[in-house]
Amino acid sequence: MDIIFLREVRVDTVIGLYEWERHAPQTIEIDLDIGIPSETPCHSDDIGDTIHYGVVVERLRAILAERHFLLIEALAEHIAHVIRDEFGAPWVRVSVTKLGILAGVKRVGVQIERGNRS
Ligand SMILES: Nc1nc2c(c(=O)[nH]1)N=C([C@H](O)[C@@H](O)CO)CN2
Repeated sequence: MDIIFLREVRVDTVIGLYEWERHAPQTIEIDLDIGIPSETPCHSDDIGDTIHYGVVVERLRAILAERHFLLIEALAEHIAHVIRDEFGAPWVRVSVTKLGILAGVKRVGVQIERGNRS
């Protein structure tokens, strides 16, 4: 399977379990590996045959501006659903990372995979 990847996509969003996290956005990082449905774009050189990664990032930013999650797991699941459902990806891996949220821990996060990787 051919994969489009995006690394360290920084987005500001309201996320977290605790009251103090509900008042102001924090910066999170998202990594994506998106399976593309076929090898066609490698031969056709046509953006219409693949998933436009710029559109994916715009969609992510729009989601995170309007939806506020408690858990990074729930956010990752929602992103995976959108990428498969709206962009037609057969498989996706989503990592969500919080930066400097725990004392003595630089980064903490979750990684999920959804769909079939062939
Ligand atoms: N497995 C998880 N553990 C925790 C989460 C989470 O999203 N998933 N979130 C928090 C708090 O929001 C944290 O970021 C602030 O201390 C704690 N544990």
